[in-house]
Amino acid sequence: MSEKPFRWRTVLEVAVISFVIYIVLGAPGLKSSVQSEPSNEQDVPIARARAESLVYPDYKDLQCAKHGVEMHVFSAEPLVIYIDGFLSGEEIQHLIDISEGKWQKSTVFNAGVETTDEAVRKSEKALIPRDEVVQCIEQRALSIQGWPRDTFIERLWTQRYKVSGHYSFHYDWSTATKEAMRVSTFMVYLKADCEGGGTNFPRLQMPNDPKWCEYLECEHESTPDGVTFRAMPGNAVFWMNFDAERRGYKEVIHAGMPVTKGEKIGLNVWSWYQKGHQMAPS
Ligand SMILES: O=C(O)CCC(=O)C(=O)O
Ligand SMILES: [Fe+2]
Repeated sequence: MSEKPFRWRTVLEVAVISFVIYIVLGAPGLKSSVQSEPSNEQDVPIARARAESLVYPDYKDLQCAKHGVEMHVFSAEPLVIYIDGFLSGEEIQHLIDISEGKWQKSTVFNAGVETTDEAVRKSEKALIPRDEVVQCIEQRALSIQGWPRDTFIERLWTQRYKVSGHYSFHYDWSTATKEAMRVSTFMVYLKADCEGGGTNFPRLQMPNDPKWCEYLECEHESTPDGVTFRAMPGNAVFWMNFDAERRGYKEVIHAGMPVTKGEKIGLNVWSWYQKGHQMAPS
């Protein structure tokens, strides 16, 4: 009886077939060591209107002068920070100038539908073009927050209130999902040639130190509950909208108090978390 000769080809064939099966099964055992970062790998499809509203300053060409601010932590949880000097006088004037001719009635969202309702929000808003000054402001807002992952700036809007203009109590957040949420707000003041027009947070507590009276309305009898930040040109109130479990903070309910005389102009800088989103090249 003759023995079958040892065939190297068969060994090779078995090895190749095994390797193919291994790959088809998703390379078990290999995954954890070579898994890529969870985000920024693929563009996650999102609504077109949302995608168009999200921006990220173009760092390659952007030359922003260094800009110092003075920060005062108002509350650690939720994080609320008062920022003195968020904008320079020239930036303020520029933002007001480029809003000209763009003012339109402010809107609110009612069950997902955009409408106007002056009982809730009476003001005008302007979508401002993203020139270099504006992009440097976007960049400043990201830099203050430490450039968080997958976080973009929503296109900036200025907002103008005339006498009786106001924005009644609301949250800037709506429901968060695992993929998307309005993480934070900078409420920036550009012009405050007015009476009234502060931003009231009825669930925040008046701090003890009278130093805060530089920024807050401290005349207790005449002011509403909580704290009211005075509209002061160039300054901003920054707050986070969600806790670590993605629950919107109830404490950050706020209102733009009625302007009783003159005119107030503000700027909304909202940051939006959009997991895995990539900006279309501009
Ligand atoms: O104008 C203000 O003081 C507040 C405005 C505001 O809350 C908003 O635009 O979301
Ligand atoms: Fe708001």
